[in-house]
Amino acid sequence: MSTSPERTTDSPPRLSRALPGTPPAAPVRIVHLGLGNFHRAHQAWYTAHAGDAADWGIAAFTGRRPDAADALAPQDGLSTLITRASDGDAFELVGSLTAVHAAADHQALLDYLRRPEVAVVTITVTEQGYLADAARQLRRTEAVVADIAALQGDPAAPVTTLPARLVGGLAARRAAGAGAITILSCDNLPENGEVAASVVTQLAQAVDPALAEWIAEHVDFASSMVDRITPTTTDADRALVTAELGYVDASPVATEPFHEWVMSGRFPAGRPRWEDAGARVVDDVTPFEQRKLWLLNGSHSLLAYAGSIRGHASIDEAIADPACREWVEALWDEAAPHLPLPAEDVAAYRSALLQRYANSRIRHQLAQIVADGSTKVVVRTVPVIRAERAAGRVPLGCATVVAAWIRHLRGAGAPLNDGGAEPYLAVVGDDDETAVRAVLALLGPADEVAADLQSDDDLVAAVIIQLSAIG
Ligand SMILES: NC(=O)c1ccc[n+]([C@@H]2O[C@H](COP(=O)([O-])OP(=O)(O)OC[C@H]3O[C@@H](n4cnc5c(N)ncnc54)[C@H](O)[C@@H]3O)[C@@H](O)[C@H]2O)c1
Ligand SMILES: O=P(O)(O)OC[C@@H](O)[C@@H](O)[C@H](O)[C@H](O)CO
Repeated sequence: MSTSPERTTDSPPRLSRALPGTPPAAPVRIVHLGLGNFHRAHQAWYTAHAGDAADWGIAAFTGRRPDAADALAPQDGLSTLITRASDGDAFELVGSLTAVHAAADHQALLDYLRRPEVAVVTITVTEQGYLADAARQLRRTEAVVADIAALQGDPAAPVTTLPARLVGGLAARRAAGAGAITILSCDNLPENGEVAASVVTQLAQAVDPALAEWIAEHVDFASSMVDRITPTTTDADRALVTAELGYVDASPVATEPFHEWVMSGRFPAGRPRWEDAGARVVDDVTPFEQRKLWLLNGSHSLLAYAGSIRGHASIDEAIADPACREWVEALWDEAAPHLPLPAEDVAAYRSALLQRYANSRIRHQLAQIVADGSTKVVVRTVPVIRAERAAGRVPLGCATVVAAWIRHLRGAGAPLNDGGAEPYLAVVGDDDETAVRAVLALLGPADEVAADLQSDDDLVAAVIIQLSAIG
C-alpha cells in the first residue's frame, strides 16, 4: 500500500489521522513496551497486515525516555515505513498504533492491562532492559530494589524497570479480574519468553507470593524470533518522506524488505492473524532463534567491532572488505553444524544474509550495532565456541569476535556504548594474555556441564593472534 495524501497548502501538513487516506484507529487490544524503530517496522507492520487488523490497535509505551512518544503523539501514532530495497524505496503508512505513551505514564499502562480485551503485551526494550544475568536471575540493581519496595507499598505505584512495570500491570489485571494474557518478547535474546518469565516471576515473588502464583496460572510467556534490519532514522529519511508524500513525518522508519517472525505461545486471550503477513507459530522457536542469533546477530557483532576498527562505518562497507567477509564466513562455518536445521536451509539463509548485508541503501551504522556487547557477545558467540571446542576445533571466527570486542573495549573503532561494560573494562587494560583470559572468564565461567573458557589455552592463543590480525 502506498499512501499519498493530497497537498492542500504550500507548507506541508503534519502527518495525522485528519489527513485524507489515513487508516482509522483500531481498538486497543495489544500493549507494547519499547516504542522504537524496530517495533514499528516489525510487530506494528505485521499487525497492520493481519486480516483482522481493524480489531487490533496497539497502545505503545517507550522503554525509558519519552522522545518517541513525543514525536508520534501529535501524529496520532502514525508513521511512514520506508521499505528500502537495493533498487529503490516503497512508502507505506503504518496505522496500527492507536495510542502512544511515555514510559512514565504508568497509570495508563495499568488502565490498559485492566481491560479483558487487551490480550497481548509485546516487548522490544533491548537485551539489557530485562535485567537478567547469564543464569536468568533478576539483577538486584538499585532501580530494581527501589521498584520492589514501591510495589510492596502500593501495587499501583509508579515504577521504572521492565520487570516491575509488567508486575505492576499484572497486579492491576489480577485485581480487575481481567483474566489470562500473553507476554510476547520480541528482543534478540535466546529463549526470550523464558527470560521474561524468570525476571517477572522473581520480582512478583519479592512483592507478593500470591501474585506470583496468579501469574503462573494466568500469564502465557511466549517466545519469538524476530528479524528485520531497521537502522535509526536520519534527517534524510524525514526529508524524503516530505518530498515524496507531501506531509511532515517527525519519525519515519526505514527498513529492509526482508522480514521474519517465528513465535511460540498459547495466546489464551487471542491474537491478531499475524500469519496473514507471514508470521509462523511453531511448537519450538529455539532452532530459529539459534539460526538468527548465531548467524545474523553474531556476524553483525563481528562486523561492528572488527569493521569499525578497520575504518568502516556501515554493514555494507564492512562486508565488502575481504578480510571481514572471510571472518564472517568462518563464523558461519563454525555455527552451521550445530544448528538443528536442514543444511540446505542454513545455506540458503547464509546466502540471503550476504545479499541483505550488501544492500548499500540501508547503511546500517556499525556505531549502532556495537552497543551493549557485554550482553550480546555472550549469547551470540559463547554457545558456538563451546560446541566447536567440544568437537575438538578452535573456532577462528568466534575468536575474532572476542578479539575485536576486546579491541573495542580498549577504545578502538566505534565509540563504546555499553551500560554493562564495567567488569570487562576493569580487565582489558592488562597485557594481552591476562586480558584475554579474564574476558573469557567473565564470558564463559565453568558450570555443571562446561569447563571455564579462560583455561582453554588453544582458544586463548587464537584470540591473542586475532587481536593483531584485525588490523
Ligand atoms: N533494529 C533492529 O534491526 C532490530 C531487529 C530485531 C530485533 N530488534 C530488537 O529490538 C530492540 C530495540 O531495537 P530498536 O531498533 O527499536 O531500538 P530503538 O533504540 O529505536 O528503541 C529501543 C527501545 O528500547 C527502550 N530501551 C532501551 N534500553 C532500555 C532499557 N535498558 N530498559 C528499558 N527500555 C530500554 C528505549 O526506550 C526504546 O523504547 C533491540 O535491542 C533488539 O532486541 C531490533
Ligand atoms: O538490535 P540489537 O542491538 O540486539 O543488535 C543489533 C543488530 O544486530 C540487530 O538490530 C539486527 O539488525 C537485527 O536483529 C536484524 O533483525
